[in-house]
Amino acid sequence: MPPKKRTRKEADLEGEYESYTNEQLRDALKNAGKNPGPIDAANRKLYINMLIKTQTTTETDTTTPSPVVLLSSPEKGYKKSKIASGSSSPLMRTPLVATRKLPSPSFSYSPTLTAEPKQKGFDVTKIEGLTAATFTPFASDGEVNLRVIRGYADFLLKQGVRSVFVNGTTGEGVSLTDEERKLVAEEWLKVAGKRMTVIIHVGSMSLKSTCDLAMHAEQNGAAAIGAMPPSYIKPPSLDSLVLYLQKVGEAAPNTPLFYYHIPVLTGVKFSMEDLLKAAVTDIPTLRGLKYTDEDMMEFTRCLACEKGSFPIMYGRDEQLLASLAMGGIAAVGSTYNYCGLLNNRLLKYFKEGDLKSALREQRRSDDAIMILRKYASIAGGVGAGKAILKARGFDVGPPRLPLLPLSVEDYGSLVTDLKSIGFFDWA
Ligand SMILES: CC(=O)N[C@H](C=O)[C@@H](O)[C@H](O)[C@H](O)CO
Ligand SMILES: CC(=O)C(=O)O
Repeated sequence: MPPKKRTRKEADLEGEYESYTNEQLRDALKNAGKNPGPIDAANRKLYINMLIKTQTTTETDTTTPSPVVLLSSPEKGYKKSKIASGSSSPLMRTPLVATRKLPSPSFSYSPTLTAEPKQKGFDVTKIEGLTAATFTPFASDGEVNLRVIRGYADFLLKQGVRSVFVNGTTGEGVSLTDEERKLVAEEWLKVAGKRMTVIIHVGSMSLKSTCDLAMHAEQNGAAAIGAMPPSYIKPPSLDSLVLYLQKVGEAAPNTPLFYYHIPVLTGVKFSMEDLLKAAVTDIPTLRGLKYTDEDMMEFTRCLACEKGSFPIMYGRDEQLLASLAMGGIAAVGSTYNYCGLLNNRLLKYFKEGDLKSALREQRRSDDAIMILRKYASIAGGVGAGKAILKARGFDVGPPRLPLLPLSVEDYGSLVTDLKSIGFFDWA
């Protein structure tokens, strides 16, 4: 569909709001019943759009008493609202909460900002380069081993990796208790706070836990939060996912939220472009995606969405180079824990236009990923990844059940396999 042209009224409003200071914009949004976070140059446009929509929607509501919001269908994904009264002209998408009295949880959050924001000044809207999806260290008794994290941060920094995604898939986030997740998050923020960008993953099976973790991440000054959707009782429609993320955002109104798209694991697959469009009006804190899928067309459309307002972090280390060719500048993954130098060279070669060298590094990375996959069939991807990290020089201990550590013999043959591809020379 071609981009919808602004109506005269919308254009006038846009002109007016553009002259507002960030403070005035915030006040206007509050008067319109919104709950905006801090407004800055990077998100001004999103908030101006939101304000325009509050104005234009109210007007439509009075002339059209019963706007119909169609639910998304699994095949088509998100659909724009249409005016019910016979007119076929599409209505600007109406904010979900204003029109749809869907049941929402009765508990409400009123976060109080207490701690000094450790990550003040880290702007994830401009995030670039590699983000390591960190492993959670466990001691041999199976308990989380926080003491290792400081050295782990140093190990990543030595590879030129300056950003971490904590408690995600690689971090066995869903295998931890909420209490453990908070401790791990706090430790990363403590040891990496001023040196690295810290994104805390807060997705879980329960909205309430997720909101609690989001609030905790905000109070402890995370640069951003990430959230995968619940994957057992899944959101049945994009609308429901939007409402879910809206609630998560309300629990951490001052912290950018990245939606974690990893359909191969969650089984939740809606159009990410539609999610971003819906976010403009309905999820003010949603500021980007962690995109772990192979659909390069969707990836690049998300990058281009809303004139490039949303950073999209690419999450398939197997084809980092392809993501760069399609416009990506940021990536998040498990192999950047131990192939940071290699992938940083890949990024550098690509920037310099040396595609041949960039491809050589990608193929090396993929040789390592083939070994990761081989041992994943024994220990799970995270168990195998922890073993490769150990071979590379940093031991974070075993994974937690149901994942298994490699046996001594298997670990030995892993090291032999890594030697055979030259891993220790180039990783
Ligand atoms: C399932 C999983 O853990 N995916 C990771 C990120 O989302 C990736 O970083 C992979 O580990 C990596 O691409 C290797 O397959
Ligand atoms: C790999 C990744 O991005 C995650 O573990 O969440």
